[in-house]
Amino acid sequence: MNRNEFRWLTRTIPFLDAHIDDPAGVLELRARPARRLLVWHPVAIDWIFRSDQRFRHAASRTLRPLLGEQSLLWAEGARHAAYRQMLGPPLRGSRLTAIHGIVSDTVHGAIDALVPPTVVSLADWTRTVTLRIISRLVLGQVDDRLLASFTNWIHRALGSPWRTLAYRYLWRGVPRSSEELDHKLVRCAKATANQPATLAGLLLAHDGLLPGLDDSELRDQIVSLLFAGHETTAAATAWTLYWLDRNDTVRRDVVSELDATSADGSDATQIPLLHAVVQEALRLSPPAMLAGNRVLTTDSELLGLPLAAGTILTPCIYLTHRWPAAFPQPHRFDPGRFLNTRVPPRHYWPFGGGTRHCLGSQLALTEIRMIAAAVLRRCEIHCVNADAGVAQLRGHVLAPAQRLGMAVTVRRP
Ligand code: HEM
Repeated sequence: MNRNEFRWLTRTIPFLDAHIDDPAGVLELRARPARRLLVWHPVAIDWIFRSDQRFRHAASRTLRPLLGEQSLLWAEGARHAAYRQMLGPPLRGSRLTAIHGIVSDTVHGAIDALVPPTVVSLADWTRTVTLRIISRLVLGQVDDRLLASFTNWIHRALGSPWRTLAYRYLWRGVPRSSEELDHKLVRCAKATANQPATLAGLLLAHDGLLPGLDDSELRDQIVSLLFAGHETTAAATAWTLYWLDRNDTVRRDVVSELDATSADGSDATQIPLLHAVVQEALRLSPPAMLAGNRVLTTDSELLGLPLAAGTILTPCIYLTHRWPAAFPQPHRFDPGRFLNTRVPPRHYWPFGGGTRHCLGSQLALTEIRMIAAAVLRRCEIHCVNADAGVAQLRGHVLAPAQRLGMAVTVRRP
């Protein structure tokens, strides 16, 4: 392991911050056994996503044992295309409207349970809400105890960066889910076989698009959807509330915007400032710091650098979002960057790109706005421990640390 790789693994965020002003935008993390480059130069990132058909999409070493060998996150070819063809349409456009009721019921139920004065962990609270939402979309009604087992397992695997490293390098990889949990998830999925409105129901009614889909592959997709569909969205929602707490003038302007309308946040055009706040939070604190690894299948050249087949390219969203020429004073929280202006092309990729572009991006944006709007309307909140260095990595997800508290002093009906 070379010095870069060691610092990358042990001090990831300071290591990245030290490279913000590096104009090369490419850095070798490892030379052997396979060369691995971290890439954030906007031209290079744009090239990677545009040429996505030419890459293999390698599984993350941390996530593979969790999500399973057959996860759609690293499926390739026709199988991958079939998953996207089935799961994409219900998660975008006008079909998302059917989901607004689920988001609204879930977030208002969670707010009703906050009895002031109280302090909850902001990150845990948003994880609970977003897991409930995605589990209803994937599986229909799900028992809270099943969700608690799922959460406990993910927390054991990813809740402490040092423990996750120890699992990866000293033990046999992060722990898989128990057979009992897998069995219950698959049973729940099969119980929705006649409900094509759920994502599990859609997969089971696959009309021949997924020949040979067995229980083990079904388990991998259910776990992948529950995981990808809540960890990142929870972090983004928590970051949105955190950045508003740190910027009182913006928070007051957002509350005034909400006071002037009865919009629930689902339509971005009705609450442009809140939408810009969410976009800026996703820029400054991108929950997915990295897009998926891309492996070159042929010799190529990138920014004049010759690259052999087999080289792994890891697009670094965190650093691209801090490219100073596109985002002056990149550490500053400034939603004005996204108000009445075009998002700088090539520089803004919170949901990755190319053939692997996030399947749930529209759902996520809708959820974050709706949850933030409901909290800001119904509660007076402030963050506790907000100065104590809040960013933490859970696997690859940049989330606020668990100790960042959300104090709720007032809750309106
Ligand atoms: C703020 C929230 C979210 C963020 C920041 C995010 C980010 C990402 C990123 C960066 C990727 C990899 C793209 C690439 O490698 O180019 C991805 C993939 C994916 N995301 Fe999300 N995501 C979010 C929410 C969701 C939600 C709500 C779902 C719900 C279904 C979801 C499902 C997926 C799936 C299935 C993939 C794999 C797509 C493929 O490989 O074809 N994500 N996401």
